[in-house]
Amino acid sequence: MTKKIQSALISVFYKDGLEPLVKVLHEQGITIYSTGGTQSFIEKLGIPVVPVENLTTYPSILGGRVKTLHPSVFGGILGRREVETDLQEMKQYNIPEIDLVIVDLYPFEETVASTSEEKLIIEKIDIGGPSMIRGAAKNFSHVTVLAAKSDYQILADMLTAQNGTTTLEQRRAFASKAFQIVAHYDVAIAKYFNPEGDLYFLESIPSPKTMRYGENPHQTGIFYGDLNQLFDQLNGKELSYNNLVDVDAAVQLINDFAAGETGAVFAIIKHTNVCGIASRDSVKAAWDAALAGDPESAFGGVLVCNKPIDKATADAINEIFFEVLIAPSFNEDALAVLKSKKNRILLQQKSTTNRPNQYKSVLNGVLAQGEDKGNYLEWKEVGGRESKANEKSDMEFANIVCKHLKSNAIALVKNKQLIGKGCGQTSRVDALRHALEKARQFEFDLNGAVLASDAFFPFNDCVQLGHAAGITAFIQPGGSVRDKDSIEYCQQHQLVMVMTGMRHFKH
Ligand SMILES: NC(=O)c1ncn([C@@H]2O[C@H](COP(=O)(O)O)[C@@H](O)[C@H]2O)c1NC=O
Repeated sequence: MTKKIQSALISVFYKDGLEPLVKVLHEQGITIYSTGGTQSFIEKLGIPVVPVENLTTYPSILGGRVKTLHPSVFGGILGRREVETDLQEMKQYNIPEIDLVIVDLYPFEETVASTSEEKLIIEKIDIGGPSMIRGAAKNFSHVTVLAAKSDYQILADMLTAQNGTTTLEQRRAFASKAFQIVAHYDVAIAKYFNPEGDLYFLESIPSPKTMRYGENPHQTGIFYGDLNQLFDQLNGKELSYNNLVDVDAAVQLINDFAAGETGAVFAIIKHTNVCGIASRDSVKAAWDAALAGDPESAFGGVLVCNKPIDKATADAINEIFFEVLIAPSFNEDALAVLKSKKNRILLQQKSTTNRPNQYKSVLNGVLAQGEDKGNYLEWKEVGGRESKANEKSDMEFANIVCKHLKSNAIALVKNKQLIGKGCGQTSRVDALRHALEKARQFEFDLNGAVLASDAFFPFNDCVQLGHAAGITAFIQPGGSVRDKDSIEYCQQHQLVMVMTGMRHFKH
């Protein structure tokens, strides 16, 4: 049903962007009602406006907490134009019909982000605004509701093109959006009061991005998030679902090196696992060493570095096919080289702030957990001797790498270079066998290498196998009832063993 708009109630916090729409309303001969600040703004444009107080017969009271909350306003919004008794009551109580409601809510989220003063935050919980939006959206059969500034121009164009009318379909679409806006607003308020969300799963992330497909082409995919807050994309196609999953893994890994590592760290990620990583004095040397760790797996990977990419590194990387490269910055001449392939995704990382919680959908619900923060709780040397300086730094390095591999995971490191890894295995010994096989495949000398395990050793089989291959130091969380089997083995064979007290499963 097409409906000619004859009256509008406008109450907006931010007035910018409103002028062109108000002018169109005026041109269409629409009566405009408005609240204090909005009323002054419209008056300054030289457009006639009726103060909402004329309807309520009350001034704005309680510091603005009550200004539109009145039957004359809500009756005009909610009255069913096709219900005879509603019309009679509206006439009896002198309630004019309101055909269009335009509201921009108090900026609650913005206020929470800018202050911790609870009094100020509470005052930015809009009550009248959401009520008017909900009322108008409920009565979409007759009333048009606008709750997003981004829709001002859309409505202005619509009214101009349609001679001041909206269709039922258009009003329903505006109502649908309005309910989502109010829902988002309420989630933000509820999360402020209960950040842990222990009563309900509360998340509302606007601006969904529909992806070409999900993990596979026959699956749908949507990303709810805003990549622009984290990266500047300097080159390449749109990130795919799988790219995003790997970029997340890459960023989490490199963030863990932010505190301890002074050198350049380069990592290559495949299917969320790191297949090559090294720390060196120069970015180019770190890249060479990361790639050498497993040149076969590197193909098509996601690359991440903690330092700016220079030309020498760009020339070297240019040789291989990769999907994404993430770095804090790129030198001009390096960019010129890397941009030679138009699909290559280059991301300049501008923020390391990810969501504090991690979510996973399981069965008919969602699992939520906090970040896996920190790398070890303690550094307890319990082996046959103390670690040497190079063993210690390699163990620290290996422990972080292992944390970012799918369980069961084993990482073998020598001279701050990953030389073998086993991950996603159903047995820890298999993970180690796989790691040793990889190291041998690329002809690494395992003598003096260190081994990190993401979980404790229930038997001494891993230390035995590692020892036989030449490994001299082991780092693991400890905590097995049979810890002593592995400890005794290390003590008997003058091997280093460090217990961290911190397990890092990744399922
Ligand atoms: N309490 C009320 O009756 C009420 N009615 C409208 N508002 C809000 O007041 C703001 C506009 O106020 P003004 O036009 O005075 O600048 C809008 O953000 C609107 O959502 C209200 N404010 C808060 O609840």
